[in-house]
Formats: sequence, C-alpha cells, structure tokens
Amino acid sequence: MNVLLYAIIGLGGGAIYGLLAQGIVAVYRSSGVLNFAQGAIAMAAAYVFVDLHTRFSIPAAASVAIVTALAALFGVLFHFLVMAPMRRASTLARVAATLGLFITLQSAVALHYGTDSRLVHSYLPSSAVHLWSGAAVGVDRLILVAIAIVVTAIAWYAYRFTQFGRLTAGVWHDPDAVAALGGSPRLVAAANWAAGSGLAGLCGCLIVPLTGLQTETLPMLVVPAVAAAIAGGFSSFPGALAAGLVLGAAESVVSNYISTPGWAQAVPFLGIAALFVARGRSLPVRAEIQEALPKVGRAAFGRTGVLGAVAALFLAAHLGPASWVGPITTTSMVAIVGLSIVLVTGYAGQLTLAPYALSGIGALLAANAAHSWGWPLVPSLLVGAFTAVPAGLLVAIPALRTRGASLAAITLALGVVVNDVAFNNTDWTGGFTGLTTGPLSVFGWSVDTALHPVRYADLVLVILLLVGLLMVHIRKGAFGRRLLAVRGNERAAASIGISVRSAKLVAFSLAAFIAGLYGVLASFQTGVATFTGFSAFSSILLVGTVVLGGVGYGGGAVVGGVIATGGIVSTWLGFTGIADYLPLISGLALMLTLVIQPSGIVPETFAAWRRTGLLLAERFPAAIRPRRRRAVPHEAGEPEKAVARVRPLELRVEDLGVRFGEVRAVEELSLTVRPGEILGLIGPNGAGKTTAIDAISGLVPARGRVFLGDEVISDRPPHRRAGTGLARSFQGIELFDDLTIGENVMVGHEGGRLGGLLMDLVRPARSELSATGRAAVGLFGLERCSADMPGEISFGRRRLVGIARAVAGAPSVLLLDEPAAGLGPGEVQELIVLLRRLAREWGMAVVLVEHHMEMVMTVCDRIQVMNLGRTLAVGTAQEIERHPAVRAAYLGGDEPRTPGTVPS
Ligand SMILES: Nc1ncnc2c1ncn2[C@@H]1O[C@H](COP(=O)(O)OP(=O)(O)OP(=O)(O)O)[C@@H](O)[C@H]1O
Repeated sequence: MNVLLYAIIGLGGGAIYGLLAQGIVAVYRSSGVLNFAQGAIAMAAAYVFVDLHTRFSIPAAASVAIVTALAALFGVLFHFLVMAPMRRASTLARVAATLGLFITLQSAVALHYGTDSRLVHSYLPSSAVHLWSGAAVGVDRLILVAIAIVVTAIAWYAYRFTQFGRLTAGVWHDPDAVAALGGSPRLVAAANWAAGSGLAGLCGCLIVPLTGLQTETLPMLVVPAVAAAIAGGFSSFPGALAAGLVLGAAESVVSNYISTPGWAQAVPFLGIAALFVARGRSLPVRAEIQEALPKVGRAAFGRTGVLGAVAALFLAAHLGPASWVGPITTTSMVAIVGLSIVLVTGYAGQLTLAPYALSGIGALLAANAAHSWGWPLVPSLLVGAFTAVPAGLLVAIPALRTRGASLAAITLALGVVVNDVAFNNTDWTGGFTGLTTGPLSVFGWSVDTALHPVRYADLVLVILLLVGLLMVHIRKGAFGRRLLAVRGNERAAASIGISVRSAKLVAFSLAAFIAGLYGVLASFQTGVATFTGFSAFSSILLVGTVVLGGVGYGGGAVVGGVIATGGIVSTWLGFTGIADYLPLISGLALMLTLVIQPSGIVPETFAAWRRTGLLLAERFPAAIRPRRRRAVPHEAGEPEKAVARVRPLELRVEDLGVRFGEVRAVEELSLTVRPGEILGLIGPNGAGKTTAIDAISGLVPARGRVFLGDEVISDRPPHRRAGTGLARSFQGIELFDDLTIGENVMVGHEGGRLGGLLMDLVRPARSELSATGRAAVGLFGLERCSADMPGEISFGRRRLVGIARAVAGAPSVLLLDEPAAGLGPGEVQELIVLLRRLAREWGMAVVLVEHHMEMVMTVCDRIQVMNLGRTLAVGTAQEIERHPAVRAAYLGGDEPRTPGTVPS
C-alpha cells in the first residue's frame, strides 16, 4: 500500500514533467529541434512569478496568466531572432542554440536573483484528500494532475483535428506544402514555439511551490521532461503525459526505498533510456530524415598545424608573464577534452552531452587510486584514461540504437545521473575536502603546480600534442573516412561492408580515453581532487563552446579551450572586472555566433580565407595558384585483376517476407540470379521492389532465406553480407557527402581490422584505391572528378559514383535500385553498356530494379514482375510483354512492346 501511496504523491511532480514534455513535443514536431532550454525557461518563469505574486501582490491566477503569456512571447522572439535565421543550419547547430539559451537564462537569473535556494509559500490549497486508513494526498498534487490532463487533452485535439495541427505536421518536413495550403511556415513554427515556451512558463509557476527557487536544479527539469518526450516518441501528447506521470511516481517510490542521493532520479531515467534503446534500431529506416550535419574539416594544416599551435602555447607559457601560465594550462586542457567532442560529435556525428561525466569517472577512480594507494601521476593518468573507456562504451550503447536529438537527450540524462550518483557521493569523493592526490611528479620530475606551474603546463601541452596528432591521423586515415561514412549515411556505410557498430564503439572508446586524460589533468592539478567541475551543466557549456568553434574541426576544440572559464579569454576579461558576466556573455555569444556563422568560427574563417585566396588567384594568376584537394591516386586500372577478384556466385532468395505493421510489403518472394546474368525486378510503385533489395542486403528485418553460392547469408548483418560479396546502390544515391568521389569509392574496401586501425592512429597509411576500385573508377570514367565532393558534380555522375562504389568491392552480386532514374537518354545508353560489361566481362550477377522499360527490356536476360509484394510473373522480355496479368497490372496498353519502342 505504501508503494501505491508514494506513487500517487509523485504524480504531482510527474504532471509537471508531462506538461514540460508537451512543450518539447510541440517545438520538436514543428522544427525538429530538441529545446534543451525548456527547463531554463520554466526556471526564469518561476522567479518572475514569485516576484509578481509576492513582491507586487498580484493574485496567483493573474500572475500565472501573465507569466505564461510572457513566456509564450519569449518563445516567439527566440524563434524569430535565433531559430528562423538558422533554419538551414545543421540540427546540431540549432540544438546548440537552445543550449546557448539555457546558459543565458541560467546565468542571467543567477546574476539578477542570486544563486541561493529559496522556499516559496504555496498558493495552492494545502488541504489533503483522505485515500485509505492513514493515507492522504495533498489537493495541490491532484490539481496539478488535473491541469496536466486538461492541457494534454487540448493539445491532443488541437494538433489532431484543427488546421493548425495539420499545418504543424508539414512545417518541418515540407514547408512548401504548408505554404501551398495557405499557411505561413514561419508563423506556424512561431506558434509552436509560443506553445512550447508558454507551457514552460506555466510549469515554472506550478512547480515553484513544490521545489522552491533554485538556479541550478530547475533548468535540469528538462531532463525528466525530455525523457517523457522520448517515451512519447516526440510526437504523442498523451504518451508524453503518461510517461511524465510514471516518471514522477517512480521517482517518489524509489526515493522512499533508496536514500542514497541521486538514485531516485536515476532509476526512472535509466528505465526510460533502456526502453528507448530497446525500441531503437541499429540502422535507421529508409524514410528516416537525414539531418543536416555540421561541416567537417580535412585537417588541412595536419601535423604541422598541431605542432605550430602547441609550440606557440609553449613559448607563451615560458616567455610570457607568470600570470599567463594558468590560463594557457586551462585552455590546453579544455582543448584536449574538446578534441574528444570533435571525434565523437564532429567526425562520428553522434551528439552526446556527457563528456565531463566520462572525464569525472576517470578522475574519480584515478584520484581514489592516488589517494588510497599513493599512485603517482603517470599511472593515475593511465587509470583515468582507461577507466573512462568502459564508461564511454556505456554511453555508446544508446548510440548504437538511437541517433540525433534522442541520443543527446539520453546522454544528458546519463550525465545528470552520474553527477548525482557518483560525483555528489561524499563517500567516494572525499566530500567537501576532496581527495589528496599527493605530490605531482612525472618519473621523479616534479610538476607540482604550486612550485612549478610551467612544468604542469608543459605536461598538459605534451598530452595536447599527442592527442592533436592522434586526431590528425584519425581524420586523414582509413578510420576517419569510415567514421565520416557512418556519420553521413549509416545504411550506405553498412551496405559497403563498414561495421557501423564497431566504428561507433571505437570512436566512443577513443573519445572516452581522451576525456579521461582531461579528467585526471584537471582534477589533480591542485594536489586535491574535487569533482564539482564535471556537472551536466559544464558538459552542456563545453559542447556549446566547441560547436561555436566548429565541432568538425580540431580548431573548434581550441576555441572551446580559449573561451572556457579560466582559459585565456576569461582570464583576460577577468582583469576587466566582468568575470561574473562570463557565462552570460558565453550564452549570448553562442546564440549570436550561431545565427551569423552556423558552422562555427573556424570553418567560417577558413571559408573566408578560401574565398579571398580564390579572388587573389583570379587577379594574380601567375603568382597564386588555388589549392586543390588531393585526388586519390588512380593509376590506370588493371581490369583483369579486378575481374579475377569477382567470385562467380549465384544469389538465391527463398520465401522472402517483410511486413511494416499491417503492410505486407514483400510476401513469399523467391528469385535466383546466376553469375553473368542480369535479372530485371519490375512492378508498379509500391510493389515492394526496394523493400526486397533492402531485405536481401539486410537493411530491413525479413523472413525467408538468402543464399550466396552455398552459404546462407540471411542471418548476417548488412556489413557482413557485403563482405561476402553482396553490393547495392540506392534509389536516392546516398553518397557520403563529406568524402571526395575517390574516397567514396575507396572507403568500404580499405580494411577495417583493429591492428590496421591502431597502426593508422600512429602513422596513417597513404590512401589508395584497390585494383577493383581503380578499375571501377576507370570503367565509370570518374578519374577527372575523383578529387571533387559529391555536391560538386552532376546528378548523372553522382548516380555512376553510387554504382562504382558498390562495384569497387568486387561483389559477386550487384543489386541496383533505379540506377537510370533522372538520367538523360545518352547517360542511359552509357549505363546499359556498363551493366552489360559488369555482367558479361566481370561475371557479376546483377539484379536491376528499374522503371525505365526500354532499358529493362534491352539489358535484362530475365525479368521478374512484382505486384503487391508478390511475384506476378517471371520470363524473358518477350514473355513478360505478352503476359496478360503484367500488362493489366503494370505495362498497360494493348500491343506488346519490343525493345527500343517502349516509352520510359
Ligand atoms: N519503412 C516503412 N514503413 C512502412 N511502410 C513502408 C516502409 N517502407 C516501405 N513501405 C511500404 O511498403 C510497400 C513497398 O514499398 P517499396 O518502396 O518497397 O515499393 P517499390 O516497389 O520499391 O516502389 P517504387 O517503385 O515507388 O520505389 C509500400 O506500400 C510502402 O508504402
């Protein structure tokens, strides 16, 4: 019974989580942005509400109405001033802008009202409702639940049945359609921001009697709210409310049984994270929206750039005044952990918000080892770095199943949990006094910061140098290309043999290792380790500043270090007496810079240099030659070698079946295609052709069996099917946008073994195309554009690159999904010749899904027709043309068509 009572008591807080979540859902539905400032808006609203109600004696109901309206107005302003100008920016940049708002509001309120917690007299009724013998619940909690239910019902109705709801549904994915329906996409988005922020304002007023005023904890209400929004799939209002209520109830129950701080919040979060991970998918589905990604650099300055930057910091520390040493040390340390963010978020595309949680875990274990067993600094650094790795792998688990905003939310929750459970646990952290780590020395050479601050700076700079070189090697080596492929398109990466899971796991492990190094360096420097600097808020601030610098660039991490608290800029500003305003300035600067330069300071600066260079080269052609990207070497291909690598294997598919809910996309599909044969797979739109290819290549779960030669491959993940000899192209081409054409062709086939990877980190091998890759580049005539980026070549060329990428692995079976779509007549003829050569000369078995009937009838040896997921007919071109059922379902017309006469 006690459990039930605690659960009911917790429903009040849960109702607030649910309401806040509604606001997050409204904004997400209309713009795809996860508003991390939702809790911060609620916090600011709570302060304003208390001011109005207690200082100006405005009645509670009127104060609530005023604050809600002001919050809604604030949301509209934020939309027009920040979000609307950033509508073409990467999702990450837009999320970072909400982090900027979070930082701004939190620091502004702290500056204005102070950071002390204040209890607030409740304006809600204080009576209780009797439940059963000895058990009662406050009326105030029931009122909160009632308000949440009413608001949810209104939101559900408005978004489901009104014109506003219909327009909102289209405004993110298809603003043109909204405009065609007579709506203004900007106004619809603004209205949703108003709804989202207004709800945050309402929540601030409602929760303040329960929590009191607090600048640190109230903004973090966003964590349970996001958890509830996740549980509602970022789309369902009732689902989000239900999840909020469950969270509140669970928190209340857990807090009654586990008194250790932090666990009451941790257990329900972990439950929701686990649920979400279980529901997630290891690869995104076909229709999933490809989010715009931040720009990524090519490590253009390479090793020389890293050496130069570290040398400059070294000289400044040694030759400058003593007051420079501290800021240089801090800047360099933060740059180190910033590089871990560049690796995971910039290169691997995984937005995680828990870098300091990993640093802190490493530091905590290392400090305990140093404190209890007197371990010196070097082993402590290794302990810190290596123990952060399993923690990093733990963060990687959600990253294997979720992506984008959801991953950011889960990692933020993990950061909060680690902070509450570990860093606030006085038994582990030594409490207020911290853990003494003993005299700092490296192999007997004292680096004690009190005695030799410059030596500690030297140690940090050596580690920065090593981590910087590691990053250059990653970016320039095969592993970096794999990461960029994964970040660009997980499905396409898997289809050419890249293990998406391994790539992510290695990236997370390396990043955690780097974060662990930072943790020890930062927490040991005074000789007494404390763990207050590893909070979730610090993580948000750090990610925000690295995004501001340019999260795909090593220089972005350096910018993060330069503007970090205690870094070069903040110390310099400290002399001007405005140090207190630094977080506020950082938050505002983050938003402003993102609006002006959404890619970040470093890439925008590079772009400006490049533009200037091109202008100068135009004016002084004799003196200045513009720098070109290096082409992947493509000496004349050796087709014989490539052909010899193709193993002649038959593809056999038996009883393939795929369902999407109630839709039977593919039913009992069987097909065979022999080496050297081209099988056309045709049928009306929605017949299930692409789904069949997806199922054969392992991108959607399917029933039935797929054989390659004598081997059953249907139990293997997509990258291993590719490794066995199955390759495919995509209807939407799906090239890796961050890699050159040459790299696109090369990336799947340059080995992915751990030994090779480790060697690559020390000394990256020269990028080279395999014999088949060279032959494919030659066959498809891509030599001239191999240094170009996909966005720089024509649509037709891009299609050919998509096929060349598949051919480069010397597959036995090639699955082509509408390769002629969008090509001109000349290009189609070229493609026909190429396909024949791949089948006849290279010996590949080709499955061709195509609507271009002239091409199908001309090039295919056999044709299989699908309709409503099933096979309708199989035969030669002539047989298919005469087949009455095929003519009725697909080809239409009265007269059979002969090759060359069929319209496309
Ligand atoms: N991820 C998905 N979720 C739900 N239904 C899906 C999904 N993908 C495909 N479908 C449905 O499966 C059926 C087969 O679609 P599919 O795209 O495979 O057909 P297709 O023959 O390739 O069509 P087209 O020629 O237009 O490309 C369609 O009804 C489609 O709406």
